[in-house]
Amino acid sequence: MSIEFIESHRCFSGALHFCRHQSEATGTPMRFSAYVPDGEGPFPVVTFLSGLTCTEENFTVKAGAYRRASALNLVVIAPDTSPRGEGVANDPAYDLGQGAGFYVDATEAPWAPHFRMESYIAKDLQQVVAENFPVDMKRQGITGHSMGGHGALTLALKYPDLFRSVSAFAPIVSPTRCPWGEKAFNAYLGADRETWKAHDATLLIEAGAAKGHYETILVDQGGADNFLEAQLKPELLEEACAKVGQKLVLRMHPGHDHSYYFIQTFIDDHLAFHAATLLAA
Ligand SMILES: N[C@@H](CCC(=O)N[C@@H](CSC=O)C(=O)NCC(=O)O)C(=O)O
Repeated sequence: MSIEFIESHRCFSGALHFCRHQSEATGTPMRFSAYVPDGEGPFPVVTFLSGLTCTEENFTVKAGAYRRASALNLVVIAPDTSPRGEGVANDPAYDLGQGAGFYVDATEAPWAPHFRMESYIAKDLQQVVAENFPVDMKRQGITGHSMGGHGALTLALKYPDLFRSVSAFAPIVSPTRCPWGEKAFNAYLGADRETWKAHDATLLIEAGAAKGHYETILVDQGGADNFLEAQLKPELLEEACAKVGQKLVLRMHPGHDHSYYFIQTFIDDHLAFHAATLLAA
């Protein structure tokens, strides 16, 4: 799969690349950023899935992840959150359409032709990263924020053959039970709520997905997050994990909001958490 390097920047002991490639899954060009430490590798990979309104740039410039990624010898990939372009469906609202792909493969018009973010992350991005960077694809972790936290949890649960570690920042833990998720799933997957269940982390855990595969799931959540009660509901994840004996470390941080200031406060812990699993024999 061919790739275009749009920009590259020296960063700590490594380089940050902004890349574009054609995706079979979305039928569009897709962008992502890749932080690559110096050296031959092969390095473990941590993928960060961003939230509503984000591109591949928000995490890259705001999270402050690369000093620790360099020290831990981790490649860090941050993809865009949806297909984009003039021929791609969109919606004026910030929580639907371009910038709001929700990491599912849409089945409904007008979204189905391009909004295939689950296949993009689980197939095309895998291939383009494997072919173009010094990576060990058998050592991958996944994390994300808010809508991207939902993406990280659900894709980790659905693709345990790809990922060894999973964490999240302020994730939407049960999109079938919050306004953001209900709106997006209704649009992308249709009105039949049965089809939604395969994309809800709490329901996947309760159904036994990836049971025993992830020793611990790490979740950080700000206590002063505006979206906590209505959209994020970490207590539902706690209940689901307790039901099936999945170890969850849910850290509540009083005073922290939903912003990238929260993410940059705890990103080092998440990278260390992933490295501990990915660098183990
Ligand atoms: N109304 C806001 C909502 C957008 C927002 O807060 N986006 C978050 C993710 S929310 C869940 O997925 C975000 O990461 N924003 C980008 C950033 O750089 O902070 C709005 O329209 O801005």
